[in-house]
Amino acid sequence: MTTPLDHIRNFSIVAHIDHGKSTLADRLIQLTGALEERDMKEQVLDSMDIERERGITIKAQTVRLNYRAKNGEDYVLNLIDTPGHVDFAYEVSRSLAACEGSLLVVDASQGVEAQTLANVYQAIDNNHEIVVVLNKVDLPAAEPERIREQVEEVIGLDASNAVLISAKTGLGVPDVLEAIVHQLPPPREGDIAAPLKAMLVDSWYDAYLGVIVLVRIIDGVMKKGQTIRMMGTGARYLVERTGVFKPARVNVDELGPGEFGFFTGSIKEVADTRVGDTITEDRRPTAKALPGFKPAQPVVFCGLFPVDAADFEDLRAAVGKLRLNDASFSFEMETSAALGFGFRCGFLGLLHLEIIQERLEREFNLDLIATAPSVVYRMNLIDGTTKELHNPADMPDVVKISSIEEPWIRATILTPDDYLGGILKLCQDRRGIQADLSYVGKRAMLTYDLPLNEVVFDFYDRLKSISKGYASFDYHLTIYREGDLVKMSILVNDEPVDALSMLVHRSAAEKRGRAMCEKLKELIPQHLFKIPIQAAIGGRIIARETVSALRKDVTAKCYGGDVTRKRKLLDKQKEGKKRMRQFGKVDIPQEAFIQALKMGD
Ligand SMILES: Nc1nc2c(ncn2[C@@H]2O[C@H](COP(=O)(O)OP(=O)(O)OP(=O)(O)O)[C@@H](O)[C@H]2O)c(=O)[nH]1
Repeated sequence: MTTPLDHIRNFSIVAHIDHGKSTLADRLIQLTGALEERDMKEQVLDSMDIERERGITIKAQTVRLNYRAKNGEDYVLNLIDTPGHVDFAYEVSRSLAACEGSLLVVDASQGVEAQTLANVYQAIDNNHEIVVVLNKVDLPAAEPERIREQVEEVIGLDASNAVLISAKTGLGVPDVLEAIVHQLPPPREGDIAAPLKAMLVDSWYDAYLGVIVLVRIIDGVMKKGQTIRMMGTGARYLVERTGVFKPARVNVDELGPGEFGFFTGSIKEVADTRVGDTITEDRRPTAKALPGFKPAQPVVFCGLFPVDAADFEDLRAAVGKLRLNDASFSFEMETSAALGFGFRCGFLGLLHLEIIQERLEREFNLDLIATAPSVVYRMNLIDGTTKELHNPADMPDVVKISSIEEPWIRATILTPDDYLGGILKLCQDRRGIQADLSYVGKRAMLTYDLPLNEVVFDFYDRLKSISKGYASFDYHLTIYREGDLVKMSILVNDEPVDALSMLVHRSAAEKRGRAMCEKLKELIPQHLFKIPIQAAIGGRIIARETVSALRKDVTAKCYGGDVTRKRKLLDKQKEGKKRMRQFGKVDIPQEAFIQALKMGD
């Protein structure tokens, strides 16, 4: 039996990171009895270990809650979880497009932050009705009345009906359920007799069931035995199972209009399922597909190499496995003279990069070296063609290039006034162009246009340290602009080290080059000869350091007397050598690459 439309509410929770979205979701699940108390792990929606440890939500998920309202009616509430971090803005947008309302959670002790704004504007763009929820009222620092006014002033939402809660203690949470039923609209359309029309919201790989596809049904019914067609790709599949998440997976006979659920059907790869695609019945297709989504594009690339070259095949298997579940992560093989065989990988942003790297190291037990993150540049060549550049090592000969364009972002930063000076300087140093400065209470709200390549290094870390953690940050990509960019190479003993080359703005090249050389000087051990370390643009050297030659024989201090001691010392040196990369005549320890690549400025 499908649920009548007016007894369905589909909603998501939008919030700034740490304002309590997952905690509230847990409470809602608990209150509606979807989970037995003993099964209730903290933050059940964050299913992956890393998510739980870092306290961030990555994969959008959905949970069906059965709720008997105070009016005695039974409702089906579908909670669509959305990630809160900037890198996953795309997942937020597709989840929002599939539902009609949002709970806007704002921490009543902190107020509106950068991601509150970014996420709520997306919800408004999707025509959502919005219930304002002021959370953490149990905290002594909570000022719900002031924050209520702030929401009205800054966002322009009516917050007179705002629900005051503590997701932690449970205070006020039942009122949230009533607000969902009475303030959020049911699905706006849905004809059970019409041909099947469903939106593909998400998909992931499950070891037992294969690819699981999350759908929102618009019209018609989806059930086992149907042959469905993906309208974008044209692929056909037999539906083998339909079900819902409560949050445990439960099979149901059919999914009807307005409902969220999943289906499985011998789909081999997540890549075969395009998020935003329209699913219909092959025999009786719907006349018109839903407006499509644009697929998420990787914006940051870096090389990942195994520290031990023997682990390459393991790395290949691991990236392949991760890709099964994350279509926004891309990779292709790369060889580096310095680092050997590895993969050039594409990510949605820096956090995504960090998460993938950490999963490879932890879940697959791999030791990796990541090269400096790089954005996607556009090379306009003299012959009139344009090339995308994902790897500075592939840069065409400068005489063939007429211009280089780089991606820019629009950043919104909210910060207590005290740190404004430092943040303005940081943005200015990173070639930022100020677009706006206004105030939200005592906090400054800054809008800046910045080149993404200045942000991928350590902008976020620097922002957090300048503001002692108080500034919040959000961004979206805007346009490509021409920039005076040059490729900086690093030479060790006159040989270029490919893994250390990068594109930089001409004005910043010298400073970066000098810092890189100084760092490498500390990291490269002395040899029996002098080692020059240089940074160069084309043939021009812009910075130079020298590692002086080693004079003493390391075994000399053993006085030749104790042979075993001498042997031990030599063995130890051999052991250390294994973790070195030979580069020309120079051995560079792995650690030097890792440290040098970590360095932002
Ligand atoms: N005192 C208090 N702490 C709360 C309350 N709600 C959540 N917290 C705490 O705030 C922190 C962040 O809560 P989460 O629910 O993980 O926040 P989130 O918005 O889901 O964060 P992301 O999933 O990372 O976007 C946790 O340490 C919670 O225990 C509340 O009502 N009162």
